[in-house]
Amino acid sequence: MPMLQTSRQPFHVAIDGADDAPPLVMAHPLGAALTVWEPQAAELAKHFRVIRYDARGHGASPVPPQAAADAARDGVGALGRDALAIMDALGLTQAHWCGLSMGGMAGQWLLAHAPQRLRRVVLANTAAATGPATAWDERLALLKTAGMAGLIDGVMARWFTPGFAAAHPATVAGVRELVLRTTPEGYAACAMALAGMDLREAIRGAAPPTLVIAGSQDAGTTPEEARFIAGQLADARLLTLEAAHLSNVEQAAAFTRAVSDFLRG
Ligand SMILES: O=C(O)CC1=CCC(=O)O1
Repeated sequence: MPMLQTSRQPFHVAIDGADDAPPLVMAHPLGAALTVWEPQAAELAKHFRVIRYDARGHGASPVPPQAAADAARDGVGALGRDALAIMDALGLTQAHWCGLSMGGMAGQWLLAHAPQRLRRVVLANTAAATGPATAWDERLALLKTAGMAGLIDGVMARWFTPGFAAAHPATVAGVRELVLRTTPEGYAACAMALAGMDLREAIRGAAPPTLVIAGSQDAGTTPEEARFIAGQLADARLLTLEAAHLSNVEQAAAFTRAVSDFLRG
């Protein structure tokens, strides 16, 4: 899997599918990496040029030295501009977008600030606002004292329903390992960009056709927050899957089918 040089920093990317297929950029949640899309990548690559990337400080993408300054200046825009830099480096004037949680937040920033770069958009298990910055300060403080080990149980409890975790222990253990491999510096680089994010007004009326996916048991980014996003956009539909936060893993087949059907429109 190559490192892609961009105008902002190098990003680790995985590209599957035919070169001339419609491009689809996939953006993962905070603390994960591009491999979290494995349940979807092969199937979607039958129809799309699937471009998965590791966000700044995640997977094999480095933390840029200016991460804290970027977060202070641009907030989630830092992550949105990273995505535009990746598209620019690949020569993509437009692409489909599929983002989950943090990836959906970057997608909403793009809807608000660069809608002309988007074809169809999937926003899964995400919210238009991340709540008070103080909650993120607490998370960052715990990260500083206890590292990823201090966050992991809370993350796993939010990401999977107890029923799924009991029935699929190996899958959940794999995701747990993935999150534990994220460095505290990388996690903080993105968490700082999300702290206090509020795109509720900025996304109002955004035109690109959008599928909003909610998890019926997602306590972190709730079905109500998904309904709010769908209500703000000019052309959105809402799908609720029986899942907690990581609906692309917990309901892998239904998620893949919904994304593929929607993007092929
Ligand atoms: O940390 C969580 O579990 C919830 C979350 C917020 C942004 C993200 O990507 O995940």
